[in-house]
Amino acid sequence: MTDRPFNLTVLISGNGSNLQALIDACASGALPSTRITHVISNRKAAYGLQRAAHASIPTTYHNLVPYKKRYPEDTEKARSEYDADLASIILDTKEGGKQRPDLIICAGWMHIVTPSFLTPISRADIKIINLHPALPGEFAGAGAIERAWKAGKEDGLKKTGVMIHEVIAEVDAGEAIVTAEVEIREGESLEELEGRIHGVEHGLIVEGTRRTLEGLKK
Ligand SMILES: Nc1nc2c(c(=O)[nH]1)N[C@@H](CN(C=O)c1ccc(C(=O)N[C@@H](CCC(=O)O)C(=O)O)cc1)CN2
Ligand SMILES: NCC(=O)N[C@@H]1O[C@H](COP(=O)([O-])[O-])[C@@H](O)[C@H]1O
Repeated sequence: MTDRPFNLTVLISGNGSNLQALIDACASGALPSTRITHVISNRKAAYGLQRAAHASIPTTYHNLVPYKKRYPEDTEKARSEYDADLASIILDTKEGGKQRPDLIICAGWMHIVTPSFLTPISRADIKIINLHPALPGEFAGAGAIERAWKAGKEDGLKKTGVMIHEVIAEVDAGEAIVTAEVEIREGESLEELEGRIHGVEHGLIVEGTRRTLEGLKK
């Protein structure tokens, strides 16, 4: 086993506060001998791209629109081609300085990946993990926090949570690596719940990454 640092590729779609938590963790040593070598967004306006640039991390904006234009009648084909190219972007080390990742982290990556992405990445023996603001088996998919908040208001749900899980074809169904429960407080606003959940996320994404990398060492 070489002593080189672990390389992370982080996929984002928005603000990038979880990406920032990872950037800070690499800098502070909370993630020892680990560096983020590539940040990829599916949205051009994602502030996370600016966070990466500020940290001198190479970035890529991978846009789905040209694929939808190429296959206007075939959404499945468009997504499949997009996903295959996403895998190539991640695995391509020809461009100067690009490193193959040891781990891919979906940190607010709002795109469901298909086997066109999962298969080449699996063949390269690279694990993919995802941050999801819900507990295993609950509120899979987008809008999880709002759905939990509504369940609290309408059905008396007392808790929700956050998990870091392995990414498989079935959305948010991969094995949980680490979870944390978050109380739903009576009468609180959605924004208040979101704020508490985001705070938990920032710690859990670092812990989930640490545990996953620890497993790679053995
Ligand atoms: N195959 C998988 N892909 C992804 C997983 C996964 O477990 N398996 N996790 C997600 C992250 N995610 C929740 O954690 C999630 C993100 C996005 C969506 C979704 O419905 N996306 C829509 C587009 C929504 C939008 O653009 O706003 C879509 O892809 O059509 C569901 C779950 C990452 N991907
Ligand atoms: N299904 C995945 C999902 O909903 N992820 C959500 O995206 C946000 C990204 O925030 P960030 O861009 O500030 O890290 C996170 O808060 C997380 O709850």
